[in-house]
Amino acid sequence: MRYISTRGEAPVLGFCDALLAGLARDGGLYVPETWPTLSHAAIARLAGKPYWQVAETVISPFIGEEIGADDLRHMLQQAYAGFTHPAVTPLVQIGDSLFVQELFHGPTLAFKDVAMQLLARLMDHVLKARGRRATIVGATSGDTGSAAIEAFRGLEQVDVIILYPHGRVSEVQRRQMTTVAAPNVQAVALEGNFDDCQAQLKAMFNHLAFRDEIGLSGVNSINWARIVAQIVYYFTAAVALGAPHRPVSFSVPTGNFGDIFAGYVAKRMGLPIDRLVIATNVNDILARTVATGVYEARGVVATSAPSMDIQVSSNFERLLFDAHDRNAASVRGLMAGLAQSGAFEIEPSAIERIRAEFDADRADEREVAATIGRFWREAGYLLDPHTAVGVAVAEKSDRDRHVPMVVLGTAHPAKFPAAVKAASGIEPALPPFMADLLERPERFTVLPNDLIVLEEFVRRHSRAAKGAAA
Ligand SMILES: Cc1ncc(COP(=O)(O)O)c(C=O)c1O
Ligand SMILES: N[C@@H](CCOP(=O)(O)O)C(=O)O
Repeated sequence: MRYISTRGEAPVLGFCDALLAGLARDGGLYVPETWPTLSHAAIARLAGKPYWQVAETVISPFIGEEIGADDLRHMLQQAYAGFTHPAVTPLVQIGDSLFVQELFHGPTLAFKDVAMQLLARLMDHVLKARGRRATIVGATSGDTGSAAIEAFRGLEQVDVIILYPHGRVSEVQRRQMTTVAAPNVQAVALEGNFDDCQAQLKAMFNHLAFRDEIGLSGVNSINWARIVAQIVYYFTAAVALGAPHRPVSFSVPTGNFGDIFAGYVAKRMGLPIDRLVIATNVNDILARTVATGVYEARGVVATSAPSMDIQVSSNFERLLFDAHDRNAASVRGLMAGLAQSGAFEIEPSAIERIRAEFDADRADEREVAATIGRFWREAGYLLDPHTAVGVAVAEKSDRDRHVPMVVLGTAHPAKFPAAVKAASGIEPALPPFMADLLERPERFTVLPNDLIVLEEFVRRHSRAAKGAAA
């Protein structure tokens, strides 16, 4: 499998190089040259298989011959062995043909663990084989950072620097990042919002001399391998609910558009997905875009679902690429418009294609709180605010009740105890393995939203920059 950039001006890479590259050198995002497909029979055979085996079937075509089958199988088994539910991403019915797929049974209680536990193993494997080190810089609104720190802590081949928005993540999220003592991990509280963190990360990738000096790699969903790992749970959910013999819809709490883009890929691969519902909080750039065809960034508002407080939604570029017949020049034009004026207009045929696949709506703070309260009272099920956005939007949608609707349960309610308690009266407890999280000592560095300062900090904490042999 070969990977091409959405902007068409970066080298074409194989899987392992795309894995280490993160952002393409032309500022675009890597996508496979073609979408692999699974036959009806192959999808039917996934029923009843353990998660790692489904992952093996779904992920292998994206890797091709670049990683040996035994090595990949071993990494998949290891990656999912630590999840606290035997199904890894179980389904729970919470209403009339309405399900939550719980993606939060990994070590940091959010869906990011599902991909990050595999990504860390893949990167370590490839870096060791090449005898080199990498410096990972990540931008987080709370969950990617904690999952990355947990997955990469202590690894010899990598240093990890995570930028999170100072004062804009929950206490549990912050402490998951700041209480890890491993010397290869640094948590940076950036004076700005998540979009600032992501913009600085992309600026580092686009500063090619710096990028090469420190061996920069990424763990955000700009990294194609993150998306690949997230495709798997669409298959496990849909097959459990009757696919390929029956269609299934998904409502996805959305910010950076990585998770729902994985659903789009699952559909391209042959999974019978009926509707893909983009569910946003009041930071609703994607809901507005689908409604109007105009992508226009506005100021970010802090909400009870802070991980989705995002306005510049990275992976939307991957969808735009497909919606424009994979014409990289069109994508370059749109992205130049975004850089210049903070907005662009999608041409009518492209927005129609997007509307043919996706529905989109938003849930405001009142709706999110009411949804948490109602499902606790009526179904005895406690939603976190992000999952509640997905449920609220699914409930508002004009859905066909004969088609099961799966809401991706992206975080455990205990990551956001204050919002959940305010909405339901219940304070969710952290699981025993992190019961002392609030007592552990913290270590983090506050830095201004300034590329020069940030690059200097990263350089100082990068063993790859110091030229140390791996
Ligand atoms: C808990 C939670 N829900 C939903 C999202 C949105 O996912 P995506 O950015 O892939 O759209 C995030 C952040 O990515 C998150 O951390
Ligand atoms: N919500 C995310 C934001 C980054 O998203 P990613 O999927 O691109 O890593 C977070 O919690 O950090």
